[in-house]
Amino acid sequence: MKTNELIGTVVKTQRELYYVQTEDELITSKARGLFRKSDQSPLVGDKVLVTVSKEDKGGYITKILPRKNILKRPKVVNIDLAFLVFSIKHPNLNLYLLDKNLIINEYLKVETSIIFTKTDNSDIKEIENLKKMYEDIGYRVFLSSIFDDEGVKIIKREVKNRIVSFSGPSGVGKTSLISKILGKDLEIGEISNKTKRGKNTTRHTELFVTDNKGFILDTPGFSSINLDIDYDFKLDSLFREFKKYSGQCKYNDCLHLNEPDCKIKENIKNTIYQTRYDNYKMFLNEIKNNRRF
Ligand SMILES: Nc1nc2c(ncn2[C@@H]2O[C@H](COP(=O)(O)OP(=O)(O)OP(=O)(O)O)[C@@H](O)[C@H]2O)c(=O)[nH]1
Ligand SMILES: [Zn+2]
Repeated sequence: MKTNELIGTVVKTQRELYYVQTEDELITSKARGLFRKSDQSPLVGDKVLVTVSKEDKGGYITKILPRKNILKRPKVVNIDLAFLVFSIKHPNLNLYLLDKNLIINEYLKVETSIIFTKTDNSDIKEIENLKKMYEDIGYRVFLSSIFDDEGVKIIKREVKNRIVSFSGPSGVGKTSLISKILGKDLEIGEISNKTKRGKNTTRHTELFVTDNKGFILDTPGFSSINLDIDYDFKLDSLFREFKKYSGQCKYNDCLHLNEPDCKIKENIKNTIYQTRYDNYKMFLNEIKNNRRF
């Protein structure tokens, strides 16, 4: 039997089957016995070596290449860029959720950018202020609207040759934007991974392949998210704009709450935005309350 070894990306898993996208084709593959233990089995996003039988076109995954990162919900690996997608109106912008997701991705060391959607129905001044705010903090910010092909094109460039996730609250326009990037309407069947919370349907995680060799992960909209960060972890290190004051407060272990001579508090409204500081305090409280004894 003639075989051929190729490298590819797992775009979908279904029971014992793995769909591997190689340079030229999608190969339906099985995994060798050595991956049988579930923590070692291939996951969506995995870069794998696949041996293809010339006869039946089926593949066998023989090796999983080292992973760059592992995300829990949905369980995917090797995310090169995470887009946090938020609208300003319909639904209204929730900076608490945006900041929380930014902080979690800093913790997981996942490169993250922001997309503000539905720019057609929002005040331009408000959009510009928000864009400036997050750019000042150190994030790249993209704007999009289903009526703005140029915005979609710029976002599509970011997807090229990378695995990119789109996540954000329900209804902000993730699927609409992804459809634009893919140049096709995503049918309900194709977005079965977007199972609404609380429903009992199986959730499929799937990467969509773009024509510029990128992979897109559409994720179910969220309304809340748990801050799974150790109590001992220095939360302030996850706030990019706080970092430049690192070690400058009077006390080394300053939590930037009521301590005297705190550089963070001194710089609120100067280089530290009030909403970011307020969210910092909320997150600090949440981490304390999550503490396991
Ligand atoms: N005005 C305006 N409406 C939009 C835009 N993008 C999406 N919408 C509308 O917003 C609604 C939600 O869009 P979806 O693309 O389904 O949003 P989603 O983020 O995928 O939502 P979930 O699947 O619940 O996570 C739909 O009615 C869209 O037509 C936009 O750029 N401008
Ligand atoms: Zn301080």
